Amino acid sequence: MKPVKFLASIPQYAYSAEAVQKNEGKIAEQANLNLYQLMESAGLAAFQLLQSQWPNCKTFLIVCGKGNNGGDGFVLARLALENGIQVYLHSLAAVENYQGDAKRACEQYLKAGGCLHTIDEIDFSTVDIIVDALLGTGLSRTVRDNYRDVIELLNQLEKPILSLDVPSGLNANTGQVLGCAINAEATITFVGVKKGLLTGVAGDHCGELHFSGLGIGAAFSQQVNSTVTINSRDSLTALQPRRQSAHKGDSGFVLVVGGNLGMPGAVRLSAEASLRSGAGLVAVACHKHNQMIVTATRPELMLVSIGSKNIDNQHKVHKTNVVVIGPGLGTDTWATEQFQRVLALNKPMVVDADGLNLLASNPQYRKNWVLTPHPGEAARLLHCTVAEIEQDRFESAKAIALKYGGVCVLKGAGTLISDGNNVVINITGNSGMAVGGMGDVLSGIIGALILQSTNIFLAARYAVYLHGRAADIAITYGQKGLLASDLFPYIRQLVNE
Ligand SMILES: NC(=O)C1=CN([C@@H]2O[C@H](COP(=O)(O)OP(=O)(O)OC[C@H]3O[C@@H](n4cnc5c(N)ncnc54)[C@H](O)[C@@H]3O)[C@@H](O)[C@H]2O)[C@H](O)CC1
Ligand SMILES: [K+]
Repeated sequence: MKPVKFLASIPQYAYSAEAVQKNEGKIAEQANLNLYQLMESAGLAAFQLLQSQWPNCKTFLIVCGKGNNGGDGFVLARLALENGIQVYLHSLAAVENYQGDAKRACEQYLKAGGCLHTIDEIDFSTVDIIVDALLGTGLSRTVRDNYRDVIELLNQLEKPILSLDVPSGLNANTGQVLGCAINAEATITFVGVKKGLLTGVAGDHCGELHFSGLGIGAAFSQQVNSTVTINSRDSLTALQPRRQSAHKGDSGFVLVVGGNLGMPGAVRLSAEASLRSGAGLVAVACHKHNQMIVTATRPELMLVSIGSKNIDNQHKVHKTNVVVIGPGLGTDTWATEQFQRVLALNKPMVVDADGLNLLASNPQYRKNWVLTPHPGEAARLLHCTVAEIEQDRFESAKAIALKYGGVCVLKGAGTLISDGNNVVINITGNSGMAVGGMGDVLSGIIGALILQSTNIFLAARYAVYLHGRAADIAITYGQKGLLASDLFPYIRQLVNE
């Protein structure tokens, strides 16, 4: 699943389709614009994008649905005709069935000399680019029949597709595919970025995401509240700097608990990630058979045993500021014992991997923890299926935070960070991260950033941003073969920015 990549600047908020549809008219009116003028601006913005990104395309195939998304398509078609472009226009509605703004756009296109084409009249070999103006925010049910046939036809033509507002067939609120959806090379969305375009499988359908406010974007984002924020470097407050006079204890102490028998690697990765992210001291509590492996490969790590009677050991555990539990923890008796002991410490925590599986079978509610499930672990936490989690990732992330407290980081393309009310969408990262150890590294980064942030929600947001950004820098030579530990040098670079 490709995460979505913006080409231009990243807007601060994302919106539901309803919020855009409900408010765009009112905001337009304040600017002395009506909805038809917005539609004209949408068609123009899309045409200008085509001219800038695909300047050599001389034959467009524009496919229009029966609503205002189709109306955007008719405006674009007219502008293309007026600029000497060869236009095929296939409409899924008869001209007489168009209404309102879409009807007007259709009439303007026909008046400019345009005509409608049946599928058989189109010479696909001459088509340079396809414009998907079938369905936008009005999608309300599974795509069937002629819409499905056309979407499947367009997808198999092996031609670049530009989707207007939303790749047709994609639910603009959840990013889920309703039956089938266009696989676009790029999508240009209007007025407000729809939140469903930024998470889950949406990235596979949107391609590169462009945004045009149609001249009312700034007013829209100022006046229309959203509880969905798009994570970006400038939307993050700075991490607390390390004081010049600091000594190792000042920069915070992270304890990473995991590394059960036969699983030394995960806890090792998590612990080093904490060091690389600015923790002053990091200790590991792992199975005794793994202690040598962990410290031999990273001597800067300390070893502790939770529950040991040794005074020095107890002192170290007591001094811990944040605990990360889960990497390579397992779910056997030893693991359960470590989990119970960590809960008893009552410190800010990051619960990952098997820590989440133990939590799912022994639910607790805390305010001072960050849970970091992937969709499978999220399904166990909510006792549902993965499909149900992915059905609406926003609601799933909120539900976990509401049920267990604290912050939920729901991983996947377009990782979501929620405190039960607000949701932050992360858009850094790439599919090269779908390899073992990446989650362990993230858990360690979060642990270290909790030490450097004013609250755990900010720490989680920043850590997810930084983790993905480090991976984006690390794939200079391509996504294949990316290792979790490849991120370390870039984590260090970014955490000092
Ligand atoms: N003038 C404006 O309001 C502007 C709107 N913009 C564009 O308009 C669309 C939203 O238009 P709307 O008419 O509400 O719906 P759609 O065109 O997205 O859908 C058309 C129509 O299709 C029917 N429908 C729903 N689901 C299905 C389905 N699965 N299969 C077949 N048909 C379906 C339903 O009746 C819909 O009404 C927005 O996305 C923008 O592209 C402009 O951008 C700004 C001005
Ligand atoms: K569309």
